[in-house]
Amino acid sequence: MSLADHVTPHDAPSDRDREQDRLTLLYARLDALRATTRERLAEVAASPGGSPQARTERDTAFTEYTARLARLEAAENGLCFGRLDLRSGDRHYIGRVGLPAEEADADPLLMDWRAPAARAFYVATSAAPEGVHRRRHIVTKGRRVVSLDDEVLDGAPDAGREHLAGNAALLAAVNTGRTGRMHDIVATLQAEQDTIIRSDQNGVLVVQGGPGTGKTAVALHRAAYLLYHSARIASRGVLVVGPNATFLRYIGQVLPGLGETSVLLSTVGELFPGVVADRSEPPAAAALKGQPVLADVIAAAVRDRQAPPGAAFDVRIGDDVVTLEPGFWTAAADRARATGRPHNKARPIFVRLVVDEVARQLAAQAQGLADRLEAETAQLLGDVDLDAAARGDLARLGFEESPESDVDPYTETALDLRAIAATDPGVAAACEALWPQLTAQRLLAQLFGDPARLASAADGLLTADEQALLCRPAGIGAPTGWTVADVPLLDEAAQLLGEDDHAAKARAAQARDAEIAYAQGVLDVAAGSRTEDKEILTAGDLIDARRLAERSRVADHRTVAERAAVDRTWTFGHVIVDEAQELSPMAWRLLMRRCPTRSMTLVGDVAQTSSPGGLNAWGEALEPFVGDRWRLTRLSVNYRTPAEIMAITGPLLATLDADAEPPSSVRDSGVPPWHASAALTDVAAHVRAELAELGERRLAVITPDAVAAEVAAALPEASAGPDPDLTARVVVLGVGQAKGLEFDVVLVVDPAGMIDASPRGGSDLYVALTRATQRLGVLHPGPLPDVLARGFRS
Ligand SMILES: Nc1ncnc2c1ncn2[C@@H]1O[C@H](COP(=O)(O)OP(=O)(O)OP(=O)(O)O)[C@@H](O)[C@H]1O
Repeated sequence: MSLADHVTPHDAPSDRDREQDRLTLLYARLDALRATTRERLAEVAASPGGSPQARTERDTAFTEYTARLARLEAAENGLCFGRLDLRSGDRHYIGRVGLPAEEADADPLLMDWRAPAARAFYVATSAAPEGVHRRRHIVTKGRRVVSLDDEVLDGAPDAGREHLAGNAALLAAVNTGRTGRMHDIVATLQAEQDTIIRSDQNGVLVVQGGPGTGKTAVALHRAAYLLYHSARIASRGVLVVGPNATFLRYIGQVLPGLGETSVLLSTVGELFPGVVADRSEPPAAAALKGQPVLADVIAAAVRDRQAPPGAAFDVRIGDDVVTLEPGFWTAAADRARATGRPHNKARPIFVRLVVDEVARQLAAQAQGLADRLEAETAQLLGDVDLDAAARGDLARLGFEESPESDVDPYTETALDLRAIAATDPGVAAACEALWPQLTAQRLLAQLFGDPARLASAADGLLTADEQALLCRPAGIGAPTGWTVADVPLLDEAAQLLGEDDHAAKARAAQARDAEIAYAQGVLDVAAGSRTEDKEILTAGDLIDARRLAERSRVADHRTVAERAAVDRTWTFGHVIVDEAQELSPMAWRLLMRRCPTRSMTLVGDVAQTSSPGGLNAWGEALEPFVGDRWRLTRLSVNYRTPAEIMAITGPLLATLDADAEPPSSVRDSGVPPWHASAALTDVAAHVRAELAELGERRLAVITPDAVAAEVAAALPEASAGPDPDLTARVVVLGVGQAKGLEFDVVLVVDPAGMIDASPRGGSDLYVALTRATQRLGVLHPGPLPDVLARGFRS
C-alpha cells in the first residue's frame, strides 16, 4: 500500500495547498527560532561568567540553549503532522515541537505533541470525541505536504475500528518497509499507548504486552514526555536499559529524533563504569549470580575482610614489637562497623583505633622501661636525692632554677608516639592486612579466585556445587575479565565498600590552591607592569586571585547523560527498563539503587522471557523493593506482526503462559506463513529465493545461537556476528540477539533446535516467530515441533 492510497476525498488540492502554506509558515518560524537560539548560544559561550553565581547562570543558560537547539534541529522531519478542529471553533496544529508565535500574546503556531491540549489528537474517538470535530493527519515529505487524512468524529463511528485513531495514517506507518532503525510514532500514537505515556511519573509503572504492541515505542515516548514535563527528571536524566548492544543501536535514534538528549541508553552489563563485561560463562553460572543470595555472600565476603576473629598480630615499629591481641582487633572492628559506614569509609576509624593502641602500648613500654631504669638507679645510689644534687650543681655554675614546665611530658610523648605510629609502615601493613582498602573488582576477583575465601563467605548460603560454579581460580590460562552477570555483583560490592574520598578531596583542594596561586602570579605580573600613571587600573585592582581562578575554570558542558555514564553513583530522575522480564534479582537491586525515587517504567512480556535468571511474574521482581505498590497496564494491539503469523503462534504461547491473551493484530498481510524441511546447508538457497521477491525490503535469518555462525558462513552477503549491521539487506542473528528487533521478512531456522537449546527455548522460538512485519518462513532440518505443526494447521 503506498501513501497515495491514503488520500481521502477530503484531500482536495485547495485544502492541501492551504496546508502547504501553513507548513511553509511553520518551517519559516522554525528557521527563525533556530537562528535566534544559535546566536544566544554563541553569546553565552563567549560570556566570561564572572562571579560563581554568574558562572552558574552562564552554564545553565548554555545547557538550556543547547537542549533547545537540539529540539529545534530534530524537528526538521515531520515538523507538523496533525490538526485538531474543535467543536468550539478553535483549531490546533500538532507537531514534534511547540512553536510560539512572534507576538507574545498570540496562540502558538504549533502545539508540542506532549502539551495537555494535544492529548485529544490521540485519544478522541467517535464515541468519546473530547470536543473534537475533526482530526486531520497531515503526511509530509521533507517540507512538502503529501496527503491529508481526515476523520470527522461527530459523525457515525467506523464499525469495528473506531478505537484506532487515524486508521489510514496508522496502516501506512505499520506497512512501511523497515530500515533497521526504529522510528518514532508521534504522528500515529494510539489511545491506549498515549494513556501510558502520559500517566503519572511517580512510582513504578509496569507495561505488559505481547509482541509488537509498541512497548518499546511507548517507553521511549514516555521518556520524551517526562523530560518535557518534569524539570526534576530533566536535571537528573532518564536511564533506558535494554537487553543488548544491538537492540540499543536499533532504538538509538528515537529519542534524539524527538530532540531529547538527557537520556542514557545502556545494558545492565555497561552500568559499572570502568568495567567491560565481555567474558562469557555457562548459563548456570550466570543464573546463580543473578540470585539474591549472592547479596548475602558478598556482604559476608566484605565482613571477612574486616579483622577476622582470632587474628593476633605483631606490629613491628623500628626495633619494637607491639602485639595486638584478638580481643583488640574484634573490638576495633566492631567499633568501626558500628559507625554504619561502608567498608572503605569505616576504615579510617579502624586505623585510628589501631594507631591509638600502638601509641598507647609504645608509651606503656617506654614508661615501663623508665620505671625499671629508675628503680635500678635508685637501687645503685641508695638514698641520694638526685634532684637536690642537680639543683646544687646548677647553682654553683651560675644558672637560675627554671620554672616548672606547664607541658605534660607524658601527653607530649604520647602525641609523638601517635605521629610515629600513624606514619609507620608496620602499622600501615597491619591495617592493610586486617582491614584493607578494597575496590569492588579486587574484592570479587579475590573471592571467586580463592576457594577458601569463597567457602567462608558462602558458608550456609551456597552448596559446594554452587561454589564450584562461581570459582575461577587465578593462575596462568585462568579466565580474566568480567561477565554481564558479574556487573550487578560488582555494584553490590561497591555499595558495601564505598569510596574513601578523603584523598580525592585533598587532591581537589590542592588543585584549587594551585589555580589560585597561578592566578595570583598572573595578577602580580600585571601589577609589575603598572605604569607611573596611577589612574590606569590593572587587573589586580579589579579582581582578586580567587575570583580570577574561578573565572578561568573551564565550564563543564557535558550533557546529563554524559555525566551519568561515567558515574556509578549517579541517580536518575526516571528509569525505563525494556525487556524487563529478562532481568535477574541482582540486576533489579542495581537498578533500584540508580533510582531511589522509584520513578520507573518497566516494559516487557513475561511470555518472552529467555534469560535463565529472568522473570516468571512481575510481582516476584518488584515485591522486595516496592511491595505491592506498582501499577500494571496492558497493551493489546499488535502493530508489527500480521494476523496470519500471530495465528500460528497460538499453541506455542499457550504452553508458555496458559493465561496469556494473544494481542490482536492491527492488520492482515494477505501472505500466509510457510514452512519447509531444509538442512542448514539449504538455508542460503531459501534466502536467495525470498530476496528475489523482496524488492527493497529487509530480511533476517534467525537461528539457534549455536548455529548462527555456520548459517552466516554460507551467506557472505549477510551481516552477522556479535555486532551485526541491522540496516543491511540480509542479517543473520542468533535468537538471543533478535529480542526487540523487527524485519520485513523473517526466516526462522531449526525451531526444534531453538526449543532444545535452553530451558526457556520455547520463549526464544516465540520471540523469533514474532519478528516479521510482512512474511515468515520456517525451515526445519528435522520434523516440525508439534507445537508449531498445530499452529500451522490452525
Ligand atoms: N501507534 C503506532 N503507530 C505506528 N507504528 C506503531 C505504533 N505502535 C507500535 N508501532 C510499531 O510497531 C512495531 C512494534 O513496536 P515495538 O517494537 O515497540 O513493540 P514491542 O511491544 O516492544 O515488541 P516486542 O516485545 O515484540 O519486542 C514498531 O515498528 C513500532 O514502530
